[in-house]
Amino acid sequence: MLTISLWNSDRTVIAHCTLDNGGYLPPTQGLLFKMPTTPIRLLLVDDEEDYLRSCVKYMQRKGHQVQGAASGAEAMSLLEQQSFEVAVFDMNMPGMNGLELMQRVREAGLDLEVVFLTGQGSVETAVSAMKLGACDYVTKPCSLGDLEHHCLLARDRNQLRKENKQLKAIVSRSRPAQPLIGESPAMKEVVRLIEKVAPTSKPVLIEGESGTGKEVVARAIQQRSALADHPFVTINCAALPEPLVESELFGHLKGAFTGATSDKPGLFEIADGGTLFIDEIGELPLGLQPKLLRVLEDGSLRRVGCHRERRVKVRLIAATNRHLADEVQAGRFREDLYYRINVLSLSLPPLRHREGDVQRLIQHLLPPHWSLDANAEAAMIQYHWPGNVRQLINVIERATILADDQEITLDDLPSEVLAGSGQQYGGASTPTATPTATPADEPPRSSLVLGSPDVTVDDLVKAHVLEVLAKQDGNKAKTARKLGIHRRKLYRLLERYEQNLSTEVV
Ligand SMILES: Nc1ncnc2c1ncn2[C@@H]1O[C@H](COP(=O)(O)OP(=O)(O)OP(=O)(O)O)[C@@H](O)[C@H]1O
Repeated sequence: MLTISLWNSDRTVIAHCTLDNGGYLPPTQGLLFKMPTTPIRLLLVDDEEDYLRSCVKYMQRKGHQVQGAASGAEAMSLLEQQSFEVAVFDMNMPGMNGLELMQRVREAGLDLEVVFLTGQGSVETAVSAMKLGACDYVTKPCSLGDLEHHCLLARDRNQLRKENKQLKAIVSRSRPAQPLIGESPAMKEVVRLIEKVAPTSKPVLIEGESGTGKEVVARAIQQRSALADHPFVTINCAALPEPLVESELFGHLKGAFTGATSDKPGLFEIADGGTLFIDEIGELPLGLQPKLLRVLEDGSLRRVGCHRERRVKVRLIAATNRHLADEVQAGRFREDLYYRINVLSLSLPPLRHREGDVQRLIQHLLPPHWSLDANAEAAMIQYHWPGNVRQLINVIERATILADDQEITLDDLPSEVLAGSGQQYGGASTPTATPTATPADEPPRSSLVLGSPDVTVDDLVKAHVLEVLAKQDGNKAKTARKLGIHRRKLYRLLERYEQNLSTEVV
């Protein structure tokens, strides 16, 4: 039998082809190359050197990434430095035998599957190994093909365990994906860029003020990428105390610091094979930036307190509401990291620059059968929304709690929106609105000059309500009817004015 393999420069097999008839290729027959299964990161441990050498050679020919160790001590030193998916331990070795080695692996909390090689009639020792956490055993002598089959099963199990861990972590941190609402020219440009950057696996940097939807855009990129079915994991650097950021991103070993009661994988490991979204990357401590650079450059990382290097493949999407170029200038952000994460960049416009999108978002956010009266809508359109979409969501939520009859009016909007909108209540052209009468218990009110920057819409509403109340001789039912609002709303307004009065007096 003759096997012909095509090798990659990193010594992995791209494809192989086997000729059963002693290597003779009839002139009419072509070579049929088969692609190997995904390579296993494999460690073989056996003190019988000839057997170990032939196993390593065979597995390499099959395209796996193999390391061999002739003793338990050599195996432990490899396990501390590199990450493997599967290890094969010979049971009988001088010095540290297979069971002792398994015990050490367990104590070190290594995340790999172990297959045992046992001699004939030593099933009991195999059972002890399984009790210690080994996943399978193979009785010697066995064919190398058979050993590879057991290793492939073990690798599948390792991947399932890893996926299970990832899913648990993702489910516990996930938020449902949000549609990206907006048809303004500025948002159409954003959508065009999302479509462009999504299919590559390059890092993306999203810049924009707080609340503009950077996370929504990051998810939209992931959903349109080849990694849509893989993990999407998020972390906000600003939301975590500085010492925790490292352990969240890179994981830690039990005992690495006070409070590290068990081994914990970092978010890079959880996102392995998928996308990691780092929000507020500008807040990443300077001391951690080289570690992030390293994982972006070659996929390698070490958990806090651990010497062993692990490998991950993660697409990074980062977001910032700071101007990162300025942070680089100020020496707060490493230039090399900035260029690494800024391969593709996307700038999200603030809501005030998205023509027509406030109305679209309002329509999207209003609960079914709710409406917004014209004055309230005008105020919301004119407002400059410093907190962007997040603030708009909060204002609508608050208004739906305060409003009556499923209609949001000016009364239900917070004073900053009324003040900042510059809305002129009632649209009167008279320059002043001077209340003609006040209820007996009200202190005299000053005249309000329409258009004056000192007068808020709230002030005008208050003056008008109190004036109508006075004209109706304090009769609240009549006043509510005249004002065209529900009586409960009038009570709430009056309560609010009273509160304002008492705080003003204090
Ligand atoms: N275009 C949009 N369409 C629908 N919802 C949006 C849109 N943009 C933002 N949102 C919503 O606004 C809220 C804030 O969005 P997000 O968290 O993505 O903002 P951000 O820019 O990442 O904010 P921060 O910088 O504070 O982290 C979320 O509830 C999000 O669903």
